[in-house]
Amino acid sequence: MKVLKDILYKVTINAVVGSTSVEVNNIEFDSRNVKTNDVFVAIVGAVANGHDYISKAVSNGARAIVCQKLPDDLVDNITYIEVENSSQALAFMAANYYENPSENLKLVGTTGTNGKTTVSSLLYQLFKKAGYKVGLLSTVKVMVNDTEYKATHTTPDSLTINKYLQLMNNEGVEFCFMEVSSHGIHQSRTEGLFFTGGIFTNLSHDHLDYHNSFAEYRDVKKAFFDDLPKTAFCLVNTDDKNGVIMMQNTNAKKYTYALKTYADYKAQILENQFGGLLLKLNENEVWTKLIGNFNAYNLLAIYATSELLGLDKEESLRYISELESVSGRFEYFVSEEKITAIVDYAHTPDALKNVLETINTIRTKNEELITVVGCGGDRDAAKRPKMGHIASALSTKVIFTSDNPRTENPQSIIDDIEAGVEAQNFKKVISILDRKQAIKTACQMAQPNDIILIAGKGHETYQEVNGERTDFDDYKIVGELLNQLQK
Ligand SMILES: CC(=O)N[C@H]1[C@@H](OP(=O)(O)OP(=O)(O)OC[C@H]2O[C@@H](n3ccc(=O)[nH]c3=O)[C@H](O)[C@@H]2O)O[C@H](CO)[C@@H](O)[C@@H]1O[C@H](C)C(=O)N[C@@H](C)C(=O)N[C@H](CCC(=O)O)C(=O)O
Ligand SMILES: Nc1ncnc2c1ncn2[C@@H]1O[C@H](COP(=O)(O)OP(=O)(O)OP(=O)(O)O)[C@@H](O)[C@H]1O
Ligand SMILES: N[C@H](CCC[C@H](N)C(=O)O)C(=O)O
Ligand SMILES: [Mg+2]
Repeated sequence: MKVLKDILYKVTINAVVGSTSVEVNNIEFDSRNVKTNDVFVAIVGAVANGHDYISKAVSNGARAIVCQKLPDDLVDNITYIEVENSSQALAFMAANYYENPSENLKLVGTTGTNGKTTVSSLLYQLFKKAGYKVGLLSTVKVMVNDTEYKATHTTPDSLTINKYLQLMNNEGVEFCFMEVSSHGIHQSRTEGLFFTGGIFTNLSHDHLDYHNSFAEYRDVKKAFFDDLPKTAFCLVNTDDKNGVIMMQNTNAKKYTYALKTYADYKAQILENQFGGLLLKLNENEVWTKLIGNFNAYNLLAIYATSELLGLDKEESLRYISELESVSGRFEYFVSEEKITAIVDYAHTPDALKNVLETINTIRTKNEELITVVGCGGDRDAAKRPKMGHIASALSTKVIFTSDNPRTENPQSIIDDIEAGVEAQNFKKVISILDRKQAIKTACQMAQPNDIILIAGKGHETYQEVNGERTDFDDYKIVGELLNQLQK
């Protein structure tokens, strides 16, 4: 039990009805989970409005209600707190409730359109290798040092974040690396957290269904850096023109990284092959198992972060050369038939372009590049024709297929993708609605030395149709269809 006023610390309160000295049990933002003596926070959401469920929360036993507008009918013995912004209030309350766990470890957030999972997961790996206890909050999984939990979001809600951070405190975790999504920033999921550092990877087209414009999407990302404390570091990729914008109003100490422009941390690609990358990071050469230009950026960000967090330079370089690729990010094997199968989470135009360009720089002309790709339903539809154009222009053959259609008609998603294919590329393209069938067809088409890229789902182990998830794992399926020889 906690005293209500203690967990309201830092919350901007407009009005109070009832006592704030009452004891409350848990904080809940979904009326369906409210139990006796809980405090219910009513949030105006994208689909529903939590204010419509205040009476339901009270009948389920809520002792206190936090809301942006007091209800007309107030119930005796219930404390009502009217706040400026419920999502923000929830975030501060969550931090207070779990005793500000972000202050007891070094928390580093990574934001950007692509590379958040890669950077956060590689930092987790690197600091583990350096002998620290480490935490990770990512799209793929949550790690409390060695204990794994299932991830539901890229950036979980503020209660869940603080709950995991407290678990990390209990385990003696010293560093935590987390992904900070634009939805997360916009919904105040990361508010009230004490960050030691923030990293910006890049910005390109995504989520323009949720954010009204690219400028709004960019400014939401920027807000994360605006809110960093002056004790923190802010590390941005200045090869991306939005990098400078991210730093404009931050109080944090600014550091830059880049391959093409002048920066505090620089990298040069010396070799780029299927076997890995040979990089020059500042003045040091390092060989890594990771593949592709974009990973040069990710590795440079990791190198810079490890230095900013005080790791020994020589030690970091040694660990960087040992890092393993992240699940579903350019994961590949070569089959007995000498066909290379790559599974990658590229689900944005920019990511797809990067991964295809990387493959094209390391493949020879007489090998086919067969791409299997789709786009998610109930997500930004404007990226579909762009991905259709990129896939067909940069591959020798393309099979468009389904990727989590959710509540949309799978065929109309494919029609949207096909609309971006230019006339000269028509002959390269076929569409197969069933993703397994599409992968099977790619395997049948492939000759020795050809490359198959299966893009969009990466580590995901399901296909979501109409709210129902059935088992589906690109890597497993292609592994069963081809005779996997080596990884
Ligand atoms: C669009 C979106 O981001 N929605 C998130 C949001 O839900 P919402 O505001 O839409 O909720 P809502 O359904 O409108 O309900 C409003 C409020 O009424 C409450 N309610 C509702 C019904 C009821 O009976 N009683 C009740 O109290 C709800 O609990 C909620 O508090 O807040 C919820 C709690 O934090 C999230 O779980 C939910 O994520 C949904 C499931 C989702 O799919 N989000 C994706 C798009 C997302 O967040 N993705 C990003 C990654 C994007 C990237 O790749 O960069 C992520 O960080 O995961
Ligand atoms: N630094 C980068 N720049 C551009 N593309 C990248 C970069 N890093 C990874 N990618 C591409 O983007 C895909 C997604 O990478 P990753 O999962 O690390 O991004 P993310 O930002 O976590 O995505 P999400 O928004 O879904 O959480 C990868 O599979 C790869 O194709
Ligand atoms: N974090 C992204 C993941 C997209 C992955 C893709 N497989 C899809 O389902 O659209 C999103 O929720 O938009
Ligand atoms: Mg991610």
